[in-house]
Amino acid sequence: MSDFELADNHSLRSIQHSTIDISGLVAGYEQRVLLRNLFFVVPEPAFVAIIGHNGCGKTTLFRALTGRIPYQGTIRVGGRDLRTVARPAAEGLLAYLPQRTTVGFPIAVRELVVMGRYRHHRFLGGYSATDYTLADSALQQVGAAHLATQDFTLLSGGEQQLVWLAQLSLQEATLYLLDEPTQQLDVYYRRRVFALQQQWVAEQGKTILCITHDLDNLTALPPGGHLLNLSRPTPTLLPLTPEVVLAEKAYLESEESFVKR
Ligand SMILES: Nc1ncnc2c1ncn2[C@@H]1O[C@H](COP(=O)(O)OP(=O)(O)OP(=O)(O)O)[C@@H](O)[C@H]1O
Repeated sequence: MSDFELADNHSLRSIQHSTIDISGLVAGYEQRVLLRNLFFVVPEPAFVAIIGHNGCGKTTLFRALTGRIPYQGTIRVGGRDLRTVARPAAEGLLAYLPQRTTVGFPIAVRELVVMGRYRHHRFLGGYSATDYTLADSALQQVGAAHLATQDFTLLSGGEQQLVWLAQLSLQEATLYLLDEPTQQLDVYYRRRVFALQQQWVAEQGKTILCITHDLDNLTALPPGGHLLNLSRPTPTLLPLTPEVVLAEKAYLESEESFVKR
């Protein structure tokens, strides 16, 4: 069976291909290359923490993955070359939680969360009772069930972040991109959101790339994940163990790493 035939068959594709395969990726902005020949493969569903100094190119990597900036090299998600996919989110390849997202009109939290089911939404039809049950359960999972009927625009930054996470969890995608998901959260919710991501990987087979500066919480995660430090001259995928996190933290704190930027 050819790759093309596999690409047309979702179930075969998810069994046979790496979740993400990046090869020779070069990306950045005019006059400034931030990602220089990046290679990494995540063969099976996993949690990948992406770390590095401010401005080293972490969000830029997500911009390349979501087709927002041009790049050289190849990015495959679920075996499909992203250049050949016009709408990766609509086709269930990517789900993306940016660093900042605003909503300019009043909307009940539950109505915003249920939109995570948009790929199952019937044209001109409303969301079903099942969709709303899933939305309620997603809110419950992130610890935000009590916010369901409130106006999203009146919530605190941290509460809004929990709501976005609930919405994201309803999107059935091959790859999830989370840009600093714990940024505005208190210590309790930060730990909880990392635990939740581990649960998504272990129980739902999601693959997550998570940009974070929250290295303390990374040391407490169970084995099986990966770490990518984009401040290294040649970033490679490392096993996410407490020892590796501490070594990479020491590197990021060093003058040596700073002058190499
Ligand atoms: N549109 C743009 N044009 C030119 N330079 C840009 C553009 N967007 C971002 N940059 C620059 O690229 C660099 C990398 O930005 P990026 O957002 O990828 O950093 P980051 O690693 O995610 O940082 P942080 O941890 O602070 O979020 C920054 O110095 C930024 O100023």
